[in-house]
Amino acid sequence: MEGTTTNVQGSEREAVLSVRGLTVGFGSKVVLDNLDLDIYRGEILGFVGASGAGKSVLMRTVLRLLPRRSGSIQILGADYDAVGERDRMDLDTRLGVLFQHGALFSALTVKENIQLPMREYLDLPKWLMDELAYLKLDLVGLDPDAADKYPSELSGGMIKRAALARALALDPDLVFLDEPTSGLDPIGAAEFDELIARLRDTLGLTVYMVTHDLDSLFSVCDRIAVLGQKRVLVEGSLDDMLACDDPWVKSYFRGKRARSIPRPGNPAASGKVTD
Ligand SMILES: Nc1ncnc2c1ncn2[C@@H]1O[C@H](COP(=O)(O)OP(=O)(O)OP(=O)(O)O)[C@@H](O)[C@H]1O
Repeated sequence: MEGTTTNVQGSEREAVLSVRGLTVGFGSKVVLDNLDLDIYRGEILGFVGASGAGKSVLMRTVLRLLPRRSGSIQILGADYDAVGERDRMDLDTRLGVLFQHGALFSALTVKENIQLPMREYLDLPKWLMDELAYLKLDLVGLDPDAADKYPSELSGGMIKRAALARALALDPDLVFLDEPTSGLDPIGAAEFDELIARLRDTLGLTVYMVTHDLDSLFSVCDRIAVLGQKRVLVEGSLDDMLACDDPWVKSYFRGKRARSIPRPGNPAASGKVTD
């Protein structure tokens, strides 16, 4: 199963996720209305939008945790609704998810948390699952002695890394991260961003990242999509965001906070922030 290719700025890119005409609602409330979205292989897509705009609903619908009223969702070239049970299982193993707040099982050690997807989808001997768990810990920058700790014994940053290790347990192609840097201090958040960028570069990972973190958007995201008015309002580069005249996009990307973040071409990088 491979994704469809699309011509983006003169180059062919493979869409690993294509959402078309997606409508999702609860009772009389429509949250997403005729929404389209693409994510291309090997990119980090930063997904932003006002609180309550529907970012989590979209992510959960794509992951089939919520039903949709209409629309199609193609993941890694396959229409999930149309594939058989075996391909469905195969698709599931190629997706990794890091839910907001880590969502590790508190009664399980870090190693057991990482091994959960392996137990669900693979039939591996214990020694191999242990070896794989230590490899994943190393991949996310955790020491081997974290393996036997319980989530309550970890710092916030370690929990995020452990949850990421679990999301990577089955070597996925596409990883969904729901506000991965929320709750981390700026240094911890920057280190986590660097880790995500390194995984994109070394593993060729495609990343769908819901975030409120402007630093993440500016430093690691290859493309940004903004959710508003129940659809993707604008998507593209940071320059595309800066050129957008939508009031929410304007205040988000051109507000005082955004102007204070150092990035290429930003005069505020010199520390001159005026309002
Ligand atoms: N299971 C549900 N039943 C009814 N309404 C829901 C349900 N899940 C979400 N909603 C509603 O859908 C809307 C979008 O919620 P969602 O959690 O996706 O927002 P969000 O963009 O992720 O917000 P935030 O940035 O604050 O996390 C909200 O009005 C929320 O109340």
